[in-house]
This record gives sequence, structure tokens and C-alpha cells, in this order.
Amino acid sequence: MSILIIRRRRKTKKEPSIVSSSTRGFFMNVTYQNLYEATAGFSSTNLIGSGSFGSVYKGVLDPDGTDVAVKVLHLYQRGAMKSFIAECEVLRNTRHRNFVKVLTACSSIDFQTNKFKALVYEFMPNGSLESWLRHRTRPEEASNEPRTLNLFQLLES
Ligand SMILES: Nc1ncnc2c1ncn2[C@@H]1O[C@H](COP(=O)(O)OP(=O)(O)OP(=O)(O)O)[C@@H](O)[C@H]1O
Repeated sequence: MSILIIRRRRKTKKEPSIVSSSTRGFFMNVTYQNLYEATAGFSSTNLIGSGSFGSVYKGVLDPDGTDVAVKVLHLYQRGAMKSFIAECEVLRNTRHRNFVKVLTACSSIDFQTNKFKALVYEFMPNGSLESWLRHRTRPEEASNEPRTLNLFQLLES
């Protein structure tokens, strides 16, 4: 009898999903609709760039008008889920003034009931370090020379 009870308890205990445990500890709660509205429906004009696992959109989150970057995971891409979980873990446990801050994550479904996962970062208006180092991004600095800094210049910057 006691074995049966234990078995039943084990069976009914809800398995914590990897995503919810990975995203636990975030403070802001955002829905798909919030992100949809913040990014003008994930419009192409709000698209900042794309990485290996997702597309990044500029957005403005209500109610306080916070500028954010929303990375929508390409879930069909092999490794995207792993990347989402890893990024949640690293960014949740890392606080440094030189690292972009992850504000929250959203794991939901879209208006067509497709799975939807996104990471929401504080918006970095000056682009990524990589693009800054590779190209001169400001028109007044435009030049064909690639921007390369040596180790000492990098440490000083
Ligand atoms: N917090 C942010 N603020 C402003 N722009 C951002 C932010 N995060 C990403 N971006 C822009 O979106 C682009 C894509 O970012 P993403 O993190 O998806 O890929 P990546 O790191 O460039 O490449 P990969 O994922 O392949 O290593 C970046 O190159 C950058 O221009």
C-alpha cells in the first residue's frame, strides 16, 4: 500500500520544465502580446540584427517606456533551445557593468498557438562590441579602414 502511494505521488508530482527553472528569478513578467506591441508586431523596421539562433528587435516596453532588445528564438534552428537555456543561466547569474543585462525571458505561444521563446535585454544603442570593432558605425567616422585595436587600446577603452 505505501509503495503504491509513493508511486502515485511520484507520478503526480509535476516535473519542473527546464525553461521555467531557467527563467525563474526574473522580475519582469512579459507576455507574447506585450512583446508584440513593444516591437510593432516584430516589424522589419524594428529588426536590429540576427544571430545564429534568433532575430533581435528593438522595442519599447510599457508601462514605463523602457528601451529593450527582444531576441526571438528561431525554435526550428537546431540548438536554439539549448542556447536559450544557456543564455538564461549565464545572464541570470552574471552581473557586470560591461555585460548586457537580460531583463526577462518569455516562454509562451504566439497568436497562431506556435511555441514562442524570447529573451529581453536592455537596449544597447551603440551596437555590439564586435560591430564597433569591425566597422566604424557613425557616419562622421566613416572610412574604408577596418577598425582594429591592439590589446592595450582594448584594455584602455
Ligand atoms: N541588447 C542589445 N541591444 C542592441 N542590439 C543588440 C542587442 N543584442 C543584440 N543586438 C544586435 O542584434 C544582433 C544579433 O544578436 P545575437 O545576440 O542574436 O547574435 P550574435 O551574438 O551577434 O551572434 P551569434 O548568436 O551568432 O553568436 C547583434 O549583432 C546586435 O547588433
